[in-house]
Amino acid sequence: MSVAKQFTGDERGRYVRAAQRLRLPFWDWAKLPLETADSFLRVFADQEVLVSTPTGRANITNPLKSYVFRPNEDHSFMNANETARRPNFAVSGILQLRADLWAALSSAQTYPDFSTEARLDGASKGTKSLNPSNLEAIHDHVHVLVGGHMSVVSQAAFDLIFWLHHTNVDRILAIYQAVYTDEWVSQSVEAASSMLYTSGTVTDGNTSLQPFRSRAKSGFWTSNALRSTRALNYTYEGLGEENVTSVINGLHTAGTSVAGPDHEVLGGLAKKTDEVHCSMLRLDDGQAAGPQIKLTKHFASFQLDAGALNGSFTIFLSAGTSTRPTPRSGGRVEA
Ligand SMILES: N[C@@H](CC1=CC(=O)C(=O)C=C1)C(=O)O
Repeated sequence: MSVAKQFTGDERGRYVRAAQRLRLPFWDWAKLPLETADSFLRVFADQEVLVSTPTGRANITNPLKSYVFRPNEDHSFMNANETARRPNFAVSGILQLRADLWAALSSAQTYPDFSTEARLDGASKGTKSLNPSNLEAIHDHVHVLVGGHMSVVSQAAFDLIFWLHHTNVDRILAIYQAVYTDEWVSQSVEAASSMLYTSGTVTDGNTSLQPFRSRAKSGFWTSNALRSTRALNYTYEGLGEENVTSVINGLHTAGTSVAGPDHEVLGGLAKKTDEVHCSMLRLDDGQAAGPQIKLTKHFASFQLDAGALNGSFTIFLSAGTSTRPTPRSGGRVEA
């Protein structure tokens, strides 16, 4: 806002209004980039960007490319003084994310199954069926695909791409909610210990989400208080549509077709609004607008300790001959 107010003439009003409406932008990693086949979007990769400043157009160092650590910040990871990523964001990864996301959104899962991979632990104890198409796992995959600082929990948020990624996760959750209006956080037992709860703690929609304080009496936000993004005064494009399933089918069909030119790769700003209408159709009620697609998915399930290697890892599984190089020891194995 302070920068917006430095503009003069007509531009001042325009930038002040924009600053008032500004919310975090999202990066829709499930859309194929239009501009280049096998790399990060230019907005993340270019060294410099041309921006309007109160004193005219100027090239500045691109803040979305990397974050330069300040002297008092611990940048011992990779011994780098700025954040780094893998050289490109492979199209094969995008296709996988796209298919997984579409499967997760269209498979009519309960909220706990859709939202977290912790339920997979429950499955091992015979309490729940196994469904690997969940948002947390898809989200993890993006962290690993981006690589570098983004693949390490304690470092990830230094890279600004983290915030655009997480806004997209928030948007996907909002899309799920718009379709599955009756589904929500239910009582569950924490599978693993975290900063706040030891494993075995029972949590539900009224559990406080520390450290996120709210002005309400409880002192902290709860899932129930945040059931609608309206509580925080924002929404996403398409969620006010009569039929949000057509939005899903339009954006994330299981096929491999490239998104049309009308699809912005870097999504629009989340809009500020006071009114959102969410009377949506279920994908499975036969009224969905999209084409009927029959999918066969093959799942391989592994049980392992996610913290075993003290960081992210990837398991490559190949049917037939692997086209992947053998992972180096100490290199990437996959998650
Ligand atoms: N599989 C990784 C992915 C990852 C998730 C994150 O949330 C993160 O911040 C960084 C990396 C992990 O859980 O360690």
